[in-house]
Amino acid sequence: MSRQGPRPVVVCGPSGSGKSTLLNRLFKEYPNTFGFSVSHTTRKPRPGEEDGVHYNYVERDHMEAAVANGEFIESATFGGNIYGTSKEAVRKVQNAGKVCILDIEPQGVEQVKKTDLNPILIYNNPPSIEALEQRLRKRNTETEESLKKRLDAAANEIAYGLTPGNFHKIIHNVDIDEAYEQFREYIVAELKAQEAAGINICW
Ligand SMILES: Nc1ncnc2c1ncn2[C@@H]1O[C@H](COP(=O)(O)OP(=O)(O)OP(=O)(O)O)[C@@H](O)[C@H]1O
Repeated sequence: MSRQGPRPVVVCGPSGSGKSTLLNRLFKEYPNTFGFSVSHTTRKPRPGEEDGVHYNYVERDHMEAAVANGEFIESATFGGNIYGTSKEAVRKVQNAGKVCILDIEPQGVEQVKKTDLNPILIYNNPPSIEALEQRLRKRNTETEESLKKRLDAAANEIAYGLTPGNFHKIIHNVDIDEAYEQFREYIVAELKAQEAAGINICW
């Protein structure tokens, strides 16, 4: 039991719901506790990028075979290159004694549920689609096209997130300070329970 690493934490929610904001606060408050897995990609490394650090760089044939073999939690194609999160990459973070954070979409959540990673599943719920639009416009990171794509996807993501049984915890992210308090409290209580069961947590 004591050799087993901490359970990964899945954070899911539509674009603009505030996932990164919550996670950044959490990492700032607990700089030693959490980690991200290293993704795989078929794109070539850019100057300064290191294999196994920024990404695991792999050949397309290899990646396609691994995805077909069920080794990935999620994978997607952007600009002609495949990107994905492997189960092995998550285990590596776990073996290093860190809580692996997975910021993934509903499809990935369904995939991760089928693995033996036994994650803690948190859904970050926005007040409304209108609020998402306001936040994303204010963030100033999207084109009209990418904004529309994100908002179009949001209704399904919200329906999935609010379906009873899909998540262990729903955070109603209206006021960011209150949302963060709920988020932090829930995760810390979960980690304390694991610690009581003999799993080492790096506080
Ligand atoms: N509760 C909140 N109230 C108002 N604004 C918020 C709240 N939470 C986050 N924001 C703001 O909304 C914008 C979107 O938040 P954030 O980038 O954290 O979302 P995200 O879910 O990580 O989105 P993406 O999936 O696109 O990365 C940011 O500019 C952030 O400052």
